[in-house]
Amino acid sequence: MSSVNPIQIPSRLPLLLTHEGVLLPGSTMRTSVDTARNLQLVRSRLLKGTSLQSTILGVIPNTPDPASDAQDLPPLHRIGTAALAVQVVGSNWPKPHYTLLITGLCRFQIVQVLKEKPYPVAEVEQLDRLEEFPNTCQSREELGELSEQFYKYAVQLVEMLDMSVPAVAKLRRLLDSLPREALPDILTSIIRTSNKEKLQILDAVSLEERFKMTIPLLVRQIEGLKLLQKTRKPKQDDDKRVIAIRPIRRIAHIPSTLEDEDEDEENDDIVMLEKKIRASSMPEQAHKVCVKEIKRLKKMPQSMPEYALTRNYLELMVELPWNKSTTDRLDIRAARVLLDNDHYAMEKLKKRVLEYLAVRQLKNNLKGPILCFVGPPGVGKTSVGRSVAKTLGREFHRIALGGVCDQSDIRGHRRTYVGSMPGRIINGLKTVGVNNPVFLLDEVDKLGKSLQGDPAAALLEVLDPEQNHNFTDHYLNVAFDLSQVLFIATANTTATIPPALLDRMEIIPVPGYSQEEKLEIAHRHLIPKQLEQHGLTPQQIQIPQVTTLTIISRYTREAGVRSLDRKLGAICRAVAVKVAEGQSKDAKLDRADVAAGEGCREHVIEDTKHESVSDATDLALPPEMPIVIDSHALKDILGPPMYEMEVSERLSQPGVAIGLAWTPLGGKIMFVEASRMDGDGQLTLTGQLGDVMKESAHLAISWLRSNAKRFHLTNAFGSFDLLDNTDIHLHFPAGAVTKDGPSAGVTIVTCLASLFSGRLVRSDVAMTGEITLRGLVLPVGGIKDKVLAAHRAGLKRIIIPQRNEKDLEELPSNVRQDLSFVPASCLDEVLNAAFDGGFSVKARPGLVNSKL
Ligand SMILES: Nc1ncnc2c1ncn2[C@@H]1O[C@H](COP(=O)(O)OP(=O)(O)OP(=O)(O)O)[C@@H](O)[C@H]1O
Repeated sequence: MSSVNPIQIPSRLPLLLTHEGVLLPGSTMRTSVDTARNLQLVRSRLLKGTSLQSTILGVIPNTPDPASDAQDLPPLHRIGTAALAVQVVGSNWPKPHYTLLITGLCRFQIVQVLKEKPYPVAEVEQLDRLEEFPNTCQSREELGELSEQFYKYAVQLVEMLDMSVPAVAKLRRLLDSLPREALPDILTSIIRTSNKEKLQILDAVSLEERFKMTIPLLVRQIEGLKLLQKTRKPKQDDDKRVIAIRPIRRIAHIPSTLEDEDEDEENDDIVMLEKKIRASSMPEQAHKVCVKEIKRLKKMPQSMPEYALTRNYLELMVELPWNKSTTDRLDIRAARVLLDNDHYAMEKLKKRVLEYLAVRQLKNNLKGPILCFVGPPGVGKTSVGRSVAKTLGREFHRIALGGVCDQSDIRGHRRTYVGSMPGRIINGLKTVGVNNPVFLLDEVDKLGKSLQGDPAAALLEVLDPEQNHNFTDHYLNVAFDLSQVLFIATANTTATIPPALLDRMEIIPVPGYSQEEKLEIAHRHLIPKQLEQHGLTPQQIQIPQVTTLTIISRYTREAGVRSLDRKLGAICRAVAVKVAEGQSKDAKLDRADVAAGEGCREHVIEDTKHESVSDATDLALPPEMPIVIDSHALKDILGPPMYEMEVSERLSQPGVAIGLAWTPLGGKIMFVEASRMDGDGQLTLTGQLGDVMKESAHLAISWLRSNAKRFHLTNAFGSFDLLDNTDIHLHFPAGAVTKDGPSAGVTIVTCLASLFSGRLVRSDVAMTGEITLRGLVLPVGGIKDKVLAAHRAGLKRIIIPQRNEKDLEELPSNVRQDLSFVPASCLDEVLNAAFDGGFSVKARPGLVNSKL
């Protein structure tokens, strides 16, 4: 060996104590520094020192976990590796620590520990010389047989790997250029070896010993590799490449380790996936994409994040029902029976659905229209959608769109995104497993918009029968045919549905129910359903019709039946407790009977009674069956009634009238209040009114001012100019709710007419209608919901625009019978109907009042 330019390490070295990994000379390692001693060392030597010397450390391996022994210096391994700190990276999370990149230079031996705190420093003796070994024939001779043998094995190992991989080619070059003495250390750190083996190599100070110990490790590696190659198809270049990319992991596969099994399973999975792709009936374009992706997957190391992504993608592609569908069962008569059985009333909706199904029966691959059920909550829109699927014998899937504000929810993310997923449509198809399900797009009116795009726009493509046979989800990136899917949408209002989306759907209004309809729904559907859910039978509980009516009118105020359903649920729960208590008491009695025998029966009953009284007073006796829910029981269970009939109370002063409003939650009655005071002709409007409603108020005042003389309306000073020295305040209660629309026009006129005439509006009358400056009454929408709301509130006379008379046909006959309707074409007719005895010029009893 000729030595050229030997590197000398300092004779005193600060010691870095590591407890995981062994650094060998010639290799590089990343180590985490988080113990107090090591942190001190890094701070005072590496971060403050500026000379090259200060970056040389003595790395002592195999220290017991330093955290467990913070105070005293633990026993140190005798031999360590002098190392150069190449990089220091600091971080404060999760706790302050550094990560060091260190390169091993040579072995050293501790002669004496010089100081222990704040970090240990030792006097050391260098064991290896860091010298350049020229690769000459002479030096090779000197290395002897051992080094030659080692070299051969090393070359054999490297050649088993794929040379086209740059890392392997580089290693091959290094084998020739590096000094042979350095090879055992370098190869030991590259191939799969345990820490214990590495420690043995570190301790092997004599070169001969080192070669002897490393050769078996190399041989083991080579054998493992051979075995692996045998189990793989020999001719596949790709496999060789994969082995090359993951040499260390694969080489370590000594026969039948757990990891090996995992790997084989993985390979089996890929083969299965490939088979599935071949067997699947996906369109050609999708098939091509899958074949391309599976080829990529085979070449990919499993540790790559993309591996899992590609696999998930392929699994989805295989699972999607490209060509799988159910056969439609189209029997209109059966459909009618099923719809009638599942839903009471809703005649218009059921009629339209049956028409739709009938057309489907005649023309099998009907394109569109998309039905959209619009109505207040709890009127059965979703459940009709479910029934449609049942009648057709199709799978049903509900997609809740409320609050969705990201278009990728509909269309999926591109696969380049971290955590990318397909959209809800494709996900739904995967869930149902057929390509012709019924998809219920619930709450389309509550789609949001955000920086992540407009989901309503993404829905346009889905719902357009002309385009949806080619729907492309971003995640799939190939077209999927949605034309067989039957889409039904539901919404509470059309106002917030974007016009383009609205245009693609056929709107079917679903109005709220009358009290009688609710009563029928409760007894035919809700009560039996609740009894079943609570494990009760009609022999155990009885809810009379009067009780249901009380719940409808005094415990709920809604257009649908959801709240009613909840209240019935509460009653069933309360009864279930009683029944269960009764049963357990019966059981107790029975057990006691058996134990004590017939002879002492009375005695036992005495005892049991005594016990139950002391346990809880209401456990006294099992309740008598059936438990009938009368008004007392109702009050006990649901508490005092929530809604009172307040109408007549609120109409006890002039200047109040009842209007009818339509909201997405159904119809509502609305009190309009007016008052006047001294002022300079100001009109104040409160109650969160929209522009249209404010304009209606101005119209109403103008019409009354221009007709004041005709009706003898005067202000507080007796003047026919109603705003002379007078301010008017109009308020629409439920002030927190925004209100708009022209239909309150007639109510405002009536309310002001009452204020200026000093007469009370009839307490049983409600009205709706738009007004013009000339005093005409124009038609408005939502008549059915409004009338039902008035009926719920117990009103008797409804003033509606004459041109809305035709809408009354939609009302249930009992509601029509209960109410009297006054169709009005002008404001005179409205006022005549709203006040007792009419509101003509002659009717002037209130004038006296108003003049006072
Ligand atoms: N006409 C009816 N006949 C029988 N049950 C009904 C009827 N209307 C509603 N229901 C019942 O009322 C409950 C609520 O209905 P559903 O969930 O379909 O309401 P919805 O109109 O879709 O409400 P939302 O707009 O809040 O989604 C269901 O249990 C349903 O079975």
